[in-house]
Amino acid sequence: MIRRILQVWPHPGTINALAVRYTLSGVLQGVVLVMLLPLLRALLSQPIRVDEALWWLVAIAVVGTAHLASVWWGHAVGYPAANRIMRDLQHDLGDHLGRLPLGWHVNQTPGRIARVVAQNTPSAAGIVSHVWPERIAAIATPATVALGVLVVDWRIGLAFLAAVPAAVLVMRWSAPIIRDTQCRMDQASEEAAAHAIEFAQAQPVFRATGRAGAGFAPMERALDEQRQAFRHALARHTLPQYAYVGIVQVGFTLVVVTGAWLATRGALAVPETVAILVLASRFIEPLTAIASLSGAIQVADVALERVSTILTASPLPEPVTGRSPAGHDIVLDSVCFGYEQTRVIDDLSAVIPAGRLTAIVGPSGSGKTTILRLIARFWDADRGAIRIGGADIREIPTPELMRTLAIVFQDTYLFDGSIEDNLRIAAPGATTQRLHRAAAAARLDDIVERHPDGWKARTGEGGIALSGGERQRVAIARALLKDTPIVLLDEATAALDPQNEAAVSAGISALVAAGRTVVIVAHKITTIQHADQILFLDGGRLVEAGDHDTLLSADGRYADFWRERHTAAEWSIRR
Ligand SMILES: Nc1ncnc2c1ncn2[C@@H]1O[C@H](COP(=O)(O)OP(=O)(O)OP(=O)(O)O)[C@@H](O)[C@H]1O
Repeated sequence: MIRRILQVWPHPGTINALAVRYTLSGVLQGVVLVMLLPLLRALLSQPIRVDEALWWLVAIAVVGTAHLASVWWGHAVGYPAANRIMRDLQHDLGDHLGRLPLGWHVNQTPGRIARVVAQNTPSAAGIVSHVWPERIAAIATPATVALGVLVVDWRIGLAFLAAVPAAVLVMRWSAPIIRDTQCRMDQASEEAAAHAIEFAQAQPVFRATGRAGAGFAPMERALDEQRQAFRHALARHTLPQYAYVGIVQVGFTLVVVTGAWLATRGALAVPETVAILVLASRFIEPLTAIASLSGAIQVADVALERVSTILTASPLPEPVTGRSPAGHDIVLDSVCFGYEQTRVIDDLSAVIPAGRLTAIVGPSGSGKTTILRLIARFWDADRGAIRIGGADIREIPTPELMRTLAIVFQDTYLFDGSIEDNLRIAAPGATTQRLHRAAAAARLDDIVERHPDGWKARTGEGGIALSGGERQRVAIARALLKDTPIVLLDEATAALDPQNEAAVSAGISALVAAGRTVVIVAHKITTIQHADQILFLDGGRLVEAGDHDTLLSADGRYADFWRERHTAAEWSIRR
């Protein structure tokens, strides 16, 4: 466990300091307990040996004070260390999440990262601030007591130690059980949280389909699994818990019986016997604490493992000596890619000329969005290469690649801030004039003018306060403001009202007019028709390429697709 902490938080000096301070604290507490022996012997002797008792009382007070001081000394390292660990891990996670490929983020369930950052990092900090050091102290105290008693009477000392091997065995047996059940409970909680979020987000769909009260099977299954995981954990923990408590009780009984047996045989004086029995009852406390602290360590270790899984996830390899693109054309050269085993892009080659609008079209699931993601290096292609201005994107340092590209996806994310904040994120230092120009080109100024708060109008978390088309207009304005030579755009599929559709089209035209290389996964016939080049994909393969007129006259797959779209666009509702 400590190895894992050091892996994610490499400060062995602090960890060693904690170990030393808490061992000292545990030993001092043990010494106080052992000193009860001579004190009780002096108090229970006939006549009472007052001077000796006083002497031991003073000694106990001195060592007790030293113990208190050592506890404070331990906290003085542990508490600030916990704060530092939490801060460092959260910063490291933030930095690392920013370096991980975007493709890694695509496959995360909602809530997982939030859980790791907000819940698992405090658990990891808690291990260092108290759980692990307190276990060290809880081991050091009974070890010191057992050693002290061994000096007084080796037979009772052995009785004290008799239960230790069995207790260690039970702890070793229970550790993987606690880990496994904790992992299952964590997994189940994560699933339940993800489905609860999905359930909340899908409310409009449920209501629209008249299923508001009908429940949501995936969430019910996830909640059921969570309850089962909880019951399973309780059931599996019960036996080791009873076994441990039983062993501690047997150990205590053994000490009592040995003391009584020695006393009846005259081998141990009554004051010593009483003192040892008092000691035995205090000896049990830390032994019981060790079990619960060890369980807490296993639970926290699972949290630490989750933090470590993110921190050790590999970013995509960065080039040793980077190359800069010598232009802004994009070449896809025999690209193959699959998300898992299934191949989604199959030996695809195409040239996307600089400063032009290229539309990628094709049936649903044909790999259009995947192509955009591969150009933005969400993942690396399994085979083949993608080149921008002659440079393989794997040779372009990521910050430079990100300066070259702007990405506008269908599910545009807006922060819970003002429209202005959401634009400025693309170019924090942009002048107001530039900001307004970008907004005007994307027809965002309409929205700003309409809203009583203007630029300060809040977008809501995820852009909830804006319509889908309005969100895309913000995203296009962002891309214009970012001023990158290449723009990748996944056109909104949801029906846009004519005003929004016209505005989005105007934004795309503004991008092309500004000389950007625009690659768009296009769904609207107006966008497709005006593209300089159309790439028609099916099953991850490039089936046809050319401009609209050429492809129409070829009367192939694209022509069929176009006719279908055209017919669909002309559909009207008749009474
Ligand atoms: N993150 C992912 N993990 C696993 N499979 C994925 C992932 N994203 C997409 N896929 C699969 O890859 C295939 C291509 O998906 P992609 O989104 O590129 O298609 P598309 O042509 O853009 O579809 P659409 O027009 O419906 O948006 C689909 O079969 C899809 O199910």
